[in-house]
Amino acid sequence: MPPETIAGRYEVLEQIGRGGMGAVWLCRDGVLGRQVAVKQLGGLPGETAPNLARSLREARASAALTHPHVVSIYDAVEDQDRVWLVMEYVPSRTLSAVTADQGPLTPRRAAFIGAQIADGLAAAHAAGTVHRDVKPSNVLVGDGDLAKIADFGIARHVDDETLTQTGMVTGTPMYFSPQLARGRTAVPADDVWALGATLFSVVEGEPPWPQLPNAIAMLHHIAEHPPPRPQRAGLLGDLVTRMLSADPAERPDMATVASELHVIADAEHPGPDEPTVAFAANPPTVEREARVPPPEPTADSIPGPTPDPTPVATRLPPALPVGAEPSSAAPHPSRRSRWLPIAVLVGALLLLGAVGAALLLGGGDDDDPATAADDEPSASGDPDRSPDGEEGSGGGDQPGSETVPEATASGSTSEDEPEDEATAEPPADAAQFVSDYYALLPSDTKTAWDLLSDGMQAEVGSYGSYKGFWRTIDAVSVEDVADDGSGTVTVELTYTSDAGTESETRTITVEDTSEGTQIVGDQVG
Ligand SMILES: Nc1ncnc2c1ncn2[C@@H]1O[C@H](COP(=O)(O)OP(=O)(O)OP(=O)(O)O)[C@@H](O)[C@H]1O
Repeated sequence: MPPETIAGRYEVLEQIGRGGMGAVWLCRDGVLGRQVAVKQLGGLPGETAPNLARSLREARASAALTHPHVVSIYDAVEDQDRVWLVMEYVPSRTLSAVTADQGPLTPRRAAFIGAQIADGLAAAHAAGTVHRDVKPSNVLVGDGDLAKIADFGIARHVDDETLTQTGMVTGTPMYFSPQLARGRTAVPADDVWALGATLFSVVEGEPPWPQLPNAIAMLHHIAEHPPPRPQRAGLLGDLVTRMLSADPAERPDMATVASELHVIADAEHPGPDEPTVAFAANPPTVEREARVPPPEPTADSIPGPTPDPTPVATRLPPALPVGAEPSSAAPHPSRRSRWLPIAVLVGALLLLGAVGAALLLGGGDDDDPATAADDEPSASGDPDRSPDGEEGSGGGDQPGSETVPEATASGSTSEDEPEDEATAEPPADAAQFVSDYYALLPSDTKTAWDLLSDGMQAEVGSYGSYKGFWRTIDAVSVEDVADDGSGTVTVELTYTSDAGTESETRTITVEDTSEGTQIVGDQVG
């Protein structure tokens, strides 16, 4: 039991919780007259001087941070041979408690919470501090999903050699990166991994790894096994996968993570003019105001089957309108490097009214062995195949410049594209072809993929991406389709997904090429 008053100043009101190092108490600061959370450190059976010293370092490292999404440390006092850490009191539940109670979070809600935590961690990294124990139980979630990262208990300053020399194994193995699991010194990329694993856990409903009986087995498992690809992460999936890259150099830095998470979260709640709010209790000096959260989801809205309120527009990677972002359609050295600009573009494309990508990027991962090799259809497709299995027929004029395939117009360097253009003719019934194409989707992505020209396939990036995108769609229906006679088809589509239904108009260019009838261009509107 704690004393009635700690260090003659903090009147103990009640126990808030208990963690690995001791209990946390709600106290009243008799001097400043505010509520504080006081965490008991030390005094546990087997407590040693290094632990106590570590506690003090926790206070020092954490106190250096003042950020709206980092729990502020006010003081570290000694009383009764123990160290008491005096913190900002955050009326909250931990993220692990939230998911235990409500089930997995929707990707958007996870992004909203994760973006705040990433903001706080990015500030910590900029100040030279690595948290090293990011996990759902260290994320405090208050009203309106306003979140703060707590417990810099094992944070260390990157220059703090004394801590490095202790060789103490601290932290929670479940969220350790492979490098930490192998005993390497903690770096900011380890926090990126841990936040990625945290996001994985909250959207999937379980952590990436099975809980193994002891820490050593857990560390060994993490060091040896790549994490599975998240299945329920939606638009969050690619970012989480990059955060969980085995090579720390391939992980985005925390500031990038934060900005991508904000894009995903804010897509539902855009608006630079939105008002800001602060935490109700003892808001610290803010460097960046907490953003207005999305409406508190009801209990019904939390589990997966319930529609995510995120509109399809925010979940489906839109097609890039010609000229909207020339660089994004240029040849890509690697798939990973493309994702950041694409994610950042989502918000801008929303403003353009782009809704879903019938053909372009999706949540799949061509690096994912599950989507490679045996799944990969032929790169160029069956030259004789059309959606209904019939050979395409030709006839008519070359398409005009307004129907130049997007890939070509925006700089695709696909070697096969010129050949397509040289032999291209508008098909007899382009409208029927487009209808038949969408009739294949989302179930038969292999056949549909083969109906895209090489240039279009290059635009998409990989069959894995294409398939990944269509995996997020339950149904697509063609409401209206019109053919201008020269291979340009305007089609009105309605997508159904977890997010509900969303409609858009696309202009699709179809040609009879040497490869057969193919879709060679696609744009929204
Ligand atoms: N500043 C705070 N304001 C409000 N509640 C808090 C605060 N800090 C911690 N808590 C509550 O106290 C509980 C215990 O926190 P603590 O940090 O000791 O545990 P933990 O992070 O679960 O464990 P570990 O010490 O192993 O990391 C938390 O689960 C949380 O509910």
